[in-house]
Amino acid sequence: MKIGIIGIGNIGSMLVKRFSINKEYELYIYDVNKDRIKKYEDENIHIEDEISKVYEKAIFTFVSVKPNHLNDVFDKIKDLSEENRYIISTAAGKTLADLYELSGKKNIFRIMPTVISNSGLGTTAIAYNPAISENIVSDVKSILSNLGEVLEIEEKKFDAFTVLNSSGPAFVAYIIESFLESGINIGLSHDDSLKIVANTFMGTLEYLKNEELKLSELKYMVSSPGGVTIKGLYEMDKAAVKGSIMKAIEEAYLKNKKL
Ligand SMILES: NC(=O)C1=CN([C@@H]2O[C@H](COP(=O)(O)OP(=O)(O)OC[C@H]3O[C@@H](n4cnc5c(N)ncnc54)[C@H](OP(=O)(O)O)[C@@H]3O)[C@@H](O)[C@H]2O)C=CC1
Ligand SMILES: O=C(O)[C@@H]1CCC=N1
Repeated sequence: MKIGIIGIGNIGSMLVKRFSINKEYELYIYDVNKDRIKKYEDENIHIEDEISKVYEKAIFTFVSVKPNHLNDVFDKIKDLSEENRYIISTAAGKTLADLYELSGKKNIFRIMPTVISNSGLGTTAIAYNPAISENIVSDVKSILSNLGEVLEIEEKKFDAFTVLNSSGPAFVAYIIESFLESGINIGLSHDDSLKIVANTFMGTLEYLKNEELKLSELKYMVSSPGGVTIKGLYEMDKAAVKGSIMKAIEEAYLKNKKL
C-alpha cells in the first residue's frame, strides 16, 4: 500500500509513526521544512522534495497541514490526474464541500484524528464523497485502523466529534493538571501527586468499564453520609465546575463551526 503524508507536524508525525509499524506500507512524506523530517528516512519511508511527487507516487495521500496552508498544498496538485489517487484531509472545520472547492478533486476523504493515536488507542472519525467505491473506503478504513478505532459519522457531527475527541486530550490534560496542583496545595510532592492522580484517573476508568458501573453509582459508592467526598462534590457544584466545563466545550465547538 502506497501512502503519502504532506505536513509532518503533530498529526503527520503520528501518522508516520503508526503507519511505519506496518512494513507492507510504503510511505512518501513531505514537509516545507525538509530538515525537520530527515530523521524519518528509512527503507519504507521516502522523503520527497515536492508535494506533486507525493501525490503521484502514493494512492492515498494524507494532507495534515494547518487549515490556512491547505491552499498552498492543493495549488500544487490541482492540475494532476486523480485517477486512482485519493486525498485524506485531517483539517479541522473543512467540509468535504470546502475541500472539493479548494482542490478541485472528487476523490476526497475527511477524517478527524487525535494525537492520542500515538499510543494506538485513539478514535478517528471518517466521512467521504459517497461516489467513492466500497473497496476504496474499506482500504482507507483498514489504513486508519492502525490509529485505533474508526468511526464513520455524519459530517454535521464532525464539529462535536472534533472538540470531544481531538481537542479532548488538551482538556483532559488541563483537568489532570488541576488535580495535580490540588495535591501539591495540600502537601504532596509533585511526583507523588502526579502518580496518585494518574492512577486515580486510569483506575476509575478501568473500574467503571469492568464493573459496568454508572457514573452516579460510583459517586454515591464513595460518598459517605456527612463525609469527606460529598463535601468536595458540594464545593464543586457551588463553584459550577461542571457548568464551566460544559460552557468551555460548547464555546470550542462554536469556534470549530466557524473555522
Ligand atoms: N494537533 C492536533 O491535535 C490535531 C490537528 N488536527 C488538524 O490536523 C492538521 C495539522 O495539525 P498539526 O499537526 O497540529 O499542525 P502542525 O503545524 O504541527 O503540522 C503541520 C506541518 O505542516 C507543515 N507545513 C506548512 N505548510 C506546508 C505546506 N505548504 N506543505 C507541506 N507542509 C507544510 C508545517 O510546517 P511549519 O510549522 O513550518 O508551518 C508543519 O510541520 C490541522 O489542519 C489541524 O486542524 C486534527 C486533529 C487533531
Ligand atoms: O485546536 C485545533 O484547532 C485542532 C483541532 C482539534 C485539535 N487541534
